[in-house]
Amino acid sequence: MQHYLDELNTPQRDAVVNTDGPTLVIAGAGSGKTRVLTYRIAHLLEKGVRPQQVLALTFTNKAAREMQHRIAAIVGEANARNLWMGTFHSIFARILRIESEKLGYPSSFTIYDTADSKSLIKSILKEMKLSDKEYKPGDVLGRISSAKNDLVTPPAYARDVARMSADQAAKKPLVYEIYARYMKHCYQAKSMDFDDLLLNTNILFRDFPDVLQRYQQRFQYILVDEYQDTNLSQYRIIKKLAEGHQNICVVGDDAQSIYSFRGAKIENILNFRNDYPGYKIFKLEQNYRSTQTIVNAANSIIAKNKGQIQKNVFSEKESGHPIRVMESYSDVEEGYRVADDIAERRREHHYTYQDFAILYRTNAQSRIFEEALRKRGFAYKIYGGLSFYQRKEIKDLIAYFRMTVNPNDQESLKRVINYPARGIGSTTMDKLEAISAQTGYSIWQLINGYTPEQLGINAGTMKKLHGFVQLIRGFGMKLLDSQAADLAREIATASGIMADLMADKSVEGQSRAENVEELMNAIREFTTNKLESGEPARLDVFLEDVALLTDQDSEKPEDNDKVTLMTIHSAKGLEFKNVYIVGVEEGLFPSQMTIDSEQGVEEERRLFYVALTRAEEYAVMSYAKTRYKYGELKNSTASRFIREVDSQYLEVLGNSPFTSPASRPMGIPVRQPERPAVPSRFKPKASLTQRPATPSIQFNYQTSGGDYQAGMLVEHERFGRGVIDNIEGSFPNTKVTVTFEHSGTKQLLLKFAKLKILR
Ligand SMILES: Nc1ncnc2c1ncn2[C@@H]1O[C@H](COP(=O)(O)OP(=O)(O)OP(=O)(O)O)[C@@H](O)[C@H]1O
Ligand SMILES: [Mg+2]
Repeated sequence: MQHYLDELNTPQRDAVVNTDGPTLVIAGAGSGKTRVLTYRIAHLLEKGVRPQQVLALTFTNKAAREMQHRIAAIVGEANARNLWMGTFHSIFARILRIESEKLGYPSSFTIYDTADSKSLIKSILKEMKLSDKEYKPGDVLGRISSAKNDLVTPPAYARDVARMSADQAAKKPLVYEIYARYMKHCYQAKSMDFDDLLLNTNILFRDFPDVLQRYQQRFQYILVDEYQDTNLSQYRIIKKLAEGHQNICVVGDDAQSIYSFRGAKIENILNFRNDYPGYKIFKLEQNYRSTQTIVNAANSIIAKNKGQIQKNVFSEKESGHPIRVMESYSDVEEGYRVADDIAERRREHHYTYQDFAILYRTNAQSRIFEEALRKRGFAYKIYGGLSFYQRKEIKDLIAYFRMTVNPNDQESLKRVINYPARGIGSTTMDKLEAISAQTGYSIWQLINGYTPEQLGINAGTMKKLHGFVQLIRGFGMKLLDSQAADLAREIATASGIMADLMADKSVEGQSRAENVEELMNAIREFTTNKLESGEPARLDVFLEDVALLTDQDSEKPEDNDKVTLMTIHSAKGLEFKNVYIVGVEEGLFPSQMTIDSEQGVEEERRLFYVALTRAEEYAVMSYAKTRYKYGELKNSTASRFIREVDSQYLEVLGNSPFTSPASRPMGIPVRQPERPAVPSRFKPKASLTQRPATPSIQFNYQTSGGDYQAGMLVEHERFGRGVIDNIEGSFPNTKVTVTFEHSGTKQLLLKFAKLKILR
């Protein structure tokens, strides 16, 4: 086997082997920053650092999983397993669950998602008799979130002149009061929102120096990917943890800083040198991802930004296909043309679906592409937007799960106390909510600890409330001893949700029931996975995974060979052979809201740079001349960003049947398409080469371990084919280590793994 250090170029290797002291790796897209981070961790482990001592923070859970696979392939599964690796939110949620009591929380606290937060803000508005027209919940939540990410607590908010006058100017002088109540309600409900996970970690480390010290000592090495997009809250946590040993390595690219609207501070990366005067810096210049054309084109546009660190980026790959500029008559046509182009590239270059990504500025743009891909029968997956876990029926069932874990979770209680209907009306709930707000007790505590007279509720209603309490208690008692899949199924049935969905025979009703079945499948899958790897398979562990999903995390592991549809923001760090950047129009990209400020446009330009640098071989910039916006058909024009790319790298297609060459943007010569133009919607459906189906053979599963031997080729239901590296332990606890072709090395419990012996 090739030594892992040989898979790096010289500057990359330097950045990997110099493991101690503050380290900054700053480099352009595709130059191997993430690879350096990954190999550096592997190198630390090879040098004898224990995995528990390494803290690695990534932008998504998926990125963490991929790193883990790679590291496991180098140092072995067992060694890689106990790394503290994940997103800021998931790592610090884990620490908060351990330390929660210090902050007055139980370790079973709920993590609120955006919908929960908005619903809580709505009840606070009601409580304060404010209108949600004036105080739009989304907007208020944005202000609260930004305060939290800047580490501004409610009392500090009231003293913060800039914030208060901004609220005043926006005619929202009471935001600080809503914020204070919001915090109080979350505390009562034993819940934290996403921003609280970071804010509370800061509070924990500030108020409990002994706790901080413990983690400072535990994490001897700290590594952060995508450092340019950290906010103040994240920055402070890292700074505190690294204070003693200063073994901190951050990698990033200031040209890819795209989250300022969420409080990210580009200064964090720029100030690294001041924070850690003894730092070492490594610059990586060779891009291994993209063709020369793509790298040069991306360089030519990002050079238009004034504020940036000078960097060289070059590629030694082939010069490659020019970047296509695709003009469509309408947004609908744009959808079909992109789908056609995908079909053509699949046919001519034998790409598979997963080699394609369609990237857009806003989630709303996805619908048109979905439709076009669906009509062609192309497999696709969408990230973000209204995801599976935001559907009503799924949220309802999850609310039961959440109450099972934490019955004080008020947003969940309000959601399902009368669903399915139990005769608990809104008058009762309003009453209980008001008392809860006054007394500081959660509704759950009120029902449990007070008489109907004290609450002003009649005996009949109280009985119904108690019925609900009994139901949830019954689930709660089973939590610790049941597997997630079994308990979830029981909850779906005993709560009455299943029956309610089955009773609805409409198409929508059917599809809701199917979604719930799909959730059950996901939980079954989770349970099997956990059992196989010998980890707890409880429902609360499943909930934690769901609560921490980011927009970029695929929800279903079997989502492999599909065209990816996502916003450019979520595409950060990823790569695809073919990339379509769509809706590249003035007012959409750059977005209308940013056009008036130079800073705003510079951030959009960085976003464009991120989009273009996702492509390995082929990139398309597409725009439509008309588009529906807010229900009205509007004319649109090509984005300035198309003009800003050095035209020598472009190929402008003139095959829209509806547009004349005279309307071509920026006078770039029009190349003729390779095939005669036919309006896409009139084309016959392409005959796609189907891959031959693998013949299905029946195998006997062996579980005793006796029939397996190291070196055997085996097949696993989900991980695919692999070779057995090692077998240890005796029946029934036999463990096998298998290196899979596409899923990395895994250690599995033989009795659950159901490995087919192929050879
Ligand atoms: N020395 C190398 N040899 C071969 N391939 C490499 C090398 N370094 C990086 N790569 C490959 O180049 C691609 C880009 O690397 P990576 O994702 O680590 O870059 P990055 O700097 O993190 O990019 P981004 O800025 O987009 O996050 C990956 O496919 C990676 O495997
Ligand atoms: Mg990266």
